[in-house]
Amino acid sequence: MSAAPPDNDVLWARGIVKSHHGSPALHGVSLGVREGEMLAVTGPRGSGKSTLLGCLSALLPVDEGEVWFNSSPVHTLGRAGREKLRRERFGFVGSEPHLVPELTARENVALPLLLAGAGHKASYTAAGEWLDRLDVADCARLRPAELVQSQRQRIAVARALAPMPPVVFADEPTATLHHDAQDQVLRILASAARSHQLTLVLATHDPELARYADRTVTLVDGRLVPAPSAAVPGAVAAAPSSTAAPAAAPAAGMTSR
Ligand SMILES: Nc1ncnc2c1ncn2[C@@H]1O[C@H](COP(=O)(O)OP(=O)(O)OP(=O)(O)O)[C@@H](O)[C@H]1O
Repeated sequence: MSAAPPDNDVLWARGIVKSHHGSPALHGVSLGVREGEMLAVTGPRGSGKSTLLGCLSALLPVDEGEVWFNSSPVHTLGRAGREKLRRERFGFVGSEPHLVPELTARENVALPLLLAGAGHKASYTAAGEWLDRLDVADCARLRPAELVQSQRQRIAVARALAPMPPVVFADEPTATLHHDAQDQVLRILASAARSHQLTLVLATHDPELARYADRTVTLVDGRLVPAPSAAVPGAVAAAPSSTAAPAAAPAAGMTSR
């Protein structure tokens, strides 16, 4: 019935429909995300960004449509399959850091590595390196309550990136930070993802923050809409050649490229 997703799309979705308790949130969203790409999903509050990230990241089952990860279907997985996929292949950064309060920053970052079966020394070494990359190495021995919010959020970013998941989903990762810290955290998140060839899907209601992405798609009322004709000023990275075309409004059943 459906065509297979393109080989070079790490994530691919077609015609996602999703409601929350009968209230529609997505009305047939189709898009693809290339390996190593940083895609920003923008749109006003309530437009469906979190729901779309939830469907792409296997947190939420879709009501209709298809989601594929690395050419394997996600939409046919049951709860246990989706949880395993999330645990083993995806990283997450939300607007709140949700660190374990009893653990130090370094222990928080090492935790997912230890849970995945990595050795103690390797986990702590990697955690220290990620704290360094995120510019919070001096917080390594401190607990979350001893840190300010932007430090905690950078530690949450380090924790998400340390296991080097193929795809990282970041849902309003800077929402609780002041303007300067927002910029700094997103810049670090983007450059760390780029330098490690991680695919990053970022939801933000702030088009200014989307400038860090290679490509932006915009949701309005649960539908993707055409990209504005003018380029976002201050773009810091060119789109990869394969995704250089601006995101167009997908017709039903078409990808957004
Ligand atoms: N758990 C839920 N129960 C009921 N309705 C929900 C739920 N989650 C989201 N919605 C509704 O679905 C629609 C899309 O919400 P969603 O959170 O995906 O949008 P968003 O663009 O991420 O918004 P925000 O920026 O405010 O987080 C909204 O109308 C929202 O009220």
